[in-house]
Order: sequence, then structure tokens, then C-alpha cells
Amino acid sequence: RWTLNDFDIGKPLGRGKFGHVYIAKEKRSNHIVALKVLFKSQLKQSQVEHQLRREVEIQSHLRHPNILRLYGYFYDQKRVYLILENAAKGELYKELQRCKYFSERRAATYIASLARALIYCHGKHVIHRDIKPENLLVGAQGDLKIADFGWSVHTFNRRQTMCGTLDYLPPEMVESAEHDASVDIWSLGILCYEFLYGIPPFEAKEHSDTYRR
Ligand SMILES: Nc1ncnc2c1ncn2[C@@H]1O[C@H](COP(=O)(O)OP(=O)(O)O)[C@@H](O)[C@H]1O
Ligand SMILES: Nc1ccc(Oc2c(Cl)cccc2Cl)nc1
Repeated sequence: RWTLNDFDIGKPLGRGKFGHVYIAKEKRSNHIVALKVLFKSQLKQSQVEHQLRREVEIQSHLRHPNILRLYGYFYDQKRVYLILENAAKGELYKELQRCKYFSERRAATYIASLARALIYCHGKHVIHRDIKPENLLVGAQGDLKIADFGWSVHTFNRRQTMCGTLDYLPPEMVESAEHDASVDIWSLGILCYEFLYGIPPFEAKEHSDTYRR
């Protein structure tokens, strides 16, 4: 029921793997959103349509102050559009790069927000499975927003699919063993270390070295 005509499109907020993200204003409500534009051709080419459908299905049902809202989606001939909450202060990892590492107070505040968001997700049998600085955005009040549920699953149909970087994966996931919601708690611990030290604890050049560490 949404179409592109419902929005005034503003400046690009960033470039993702499958397209751009723009600031936009929904005309009737004057509500500012982030409009993520994905090219169907690239989704098909990378065979991520099922992942996108799962991301939309899961994220659209989650309502929590530290989880980025997904208000809806629509599509046209060539593109799929995701209507997302706008995270006014952008990516957390850019902030971490800028100040190298965070103070204990700041790290504790972020970890507490993420813990509350994960309690909420796990309460709904949703595992995120890809908690890392790149997937954390910052709202206008400096509040953390977990984004990118592309790797999340509803635990009634657990998946062994491997994810991106190994840095944040617990041993059971790296070994493609059975895994449950505790994988997110492992990643939270990795994040806590990285917030305080500026690098993840098991970082190494090769995957095999990260795995051994
Ligand atoms: N909801 C949002 N609010 C503000 N900026 C965003 C939002 N979503 C994405 N961005 C910006 O757009 C960039 C690319 O979007 P992203 O969803 O990360 O693409 P991908 O996941 O394909 O890499 C991000 O790095 C971020 O800078
Ligand atoms: N439920 C749902 C959510 C998102 C979604 O995106 C699309 C669309 Cl609209 C068209 C083609 C391919 C994909 Cl992946 N399709 C269904």
C-alpha cells in the first residue's frame, strides 16, 4: 500500500551492498524515515531474497527502543524499498573508530541497552546471530539501535547457515554445531571487550588463527 509517491526523498545516508539508503519524509505525516532501496536483480544474483523476507518479517514485528524499527516495505519493477526508522547519529562503529575505545561508563550504557534488546528478542524466540559494531546504529539521543536482522532466525527453525566475520561468532557456530540464543550473549561479550579496548579479543589475520584463539 506504500508507494514512492508517499515520500519526499532527501540526501543519501549511505551505500549498502544492494543499494542506497536515503533520508525521506512521508508526505502525509511529515514523519522522517530512512528509505533503503534494494535492487531486485542484485538480490536474485546473491540469492538473498529469502534472507530479506525473513529480515522484514522478523524486524517488522519487533517493538523495542533499542531495536531499529522497520515500518514496512514496498516494491516496483526493479527495486524493493524498506521503510526504516532513521538513526540520526549513524553508525556506532564510526564513533568507535573516531574515539579508539569507549569509557567504562559509555561501554556499560551501550551493553545494558543491548542486553535489554536481546532479552526482548530472545523472549520472542528471535536470535539476531550477527551482533557486531557495523550492525549498531545511534539515534538522535545517542541511544543504540540494533539493525540488520538479515541473519536473525526464529528459533523454531534453527539454521546452520554460516555468517560473515568470525570475530563475533561463538565456537559452536564456527563449528556449525547446534546453536541457540546464547550465541548473541557471546557476541555481547565480544562487543564489551571491543568497546573497552578498540579491537575484538580474538582478532587475527586468518580465520584459522581467530578460530584457534
Ligand atoms: N536506518 C538508518 N538510519 C540512518 N542511517 C542508515 C540507516 N540504515 C542504513 N544507514 C546508512 O546507510 C549505510 C548502508 O546501509 P546498510 O543497511 O548498512 O547496508 P548494508 O547492510 O547492505 O551494508 C549504513 O552504513 C549507514 O551509514
Ligand atoms: N514478505 C516479503 C518481504 C520482502 C520482500 O522483498 C522482495 C520483494 Cl517485495 C520482491 C522481490 C524480492 C523480494 Cl526479497 N518480499 C516479501
